[in-house]
Amino acid sequence: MTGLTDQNEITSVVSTHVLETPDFPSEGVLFRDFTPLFCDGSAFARVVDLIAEQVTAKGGVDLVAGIEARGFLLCAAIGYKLGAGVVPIRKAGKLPAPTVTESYALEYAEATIEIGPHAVNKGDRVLLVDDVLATGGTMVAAATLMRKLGAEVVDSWVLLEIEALGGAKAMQAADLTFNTAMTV
Ligand SMILES: O=P(O)(O)OC[C@H]1O[C@H](OP(=O)(O)OP(=O)(O)O)[C@H](O)[C@@H]1O
Ligand SMILES: Nc1ncnc2[nH]cnc12
Repeated sequence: MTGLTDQNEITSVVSTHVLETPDFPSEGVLFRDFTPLFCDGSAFARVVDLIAEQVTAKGGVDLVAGIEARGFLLCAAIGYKLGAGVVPIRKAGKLPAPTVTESYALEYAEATIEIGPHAVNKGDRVLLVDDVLATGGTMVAAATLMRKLGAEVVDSWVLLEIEALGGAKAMQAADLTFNTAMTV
């Protein structure tokens, strides 16, 4: 991989470790699954290291928040690499009360996410991470949860953006920035 810029290297590794399955979970959806990346130890470590370097170069964060379920894998690894805390944002019904809750629509379903009120502190600088940005509903809902608790969402990272589904516009409308390994 010598000679590639860091961003090109992230794109190259991520784009060669994605599995595409048509008509899952419903007809017309091309489902992108990053199990091949997570299963390849050196590829996964390289992507995590390069993302963490970019986060550090922009000033670092206190916490990395990931969204259930696929966001958890990235969140834990990036948080560990940064020496930051990790916040699991759960799907509805997994946490005891009290919780802070947000509902949203995505490409193929509707969902509700929640966190406990003690997961973040006022003023914490938070990075949001997930595998895919599609409509942006999940990321914006996650940011809303963080903001309700007084945390500052300083940036976000995904492995893949599905441009046609409008996630970038939704992020911009919510005053959120994001980085992606690849856009389709
Ligand atoms: O930008 P959006 O339209 O909100 O879509 C992106 C979300 O969709 C997928 O999660 P999903 O809800 O399928 O859950 P999973 O990770 O548990 O499979 C993906 O992991 C993102 O979280
Ligand atoms: N096409 C897709 N593949 C994987 N995750 C998604 N989340 C929303 N749309 C998706």
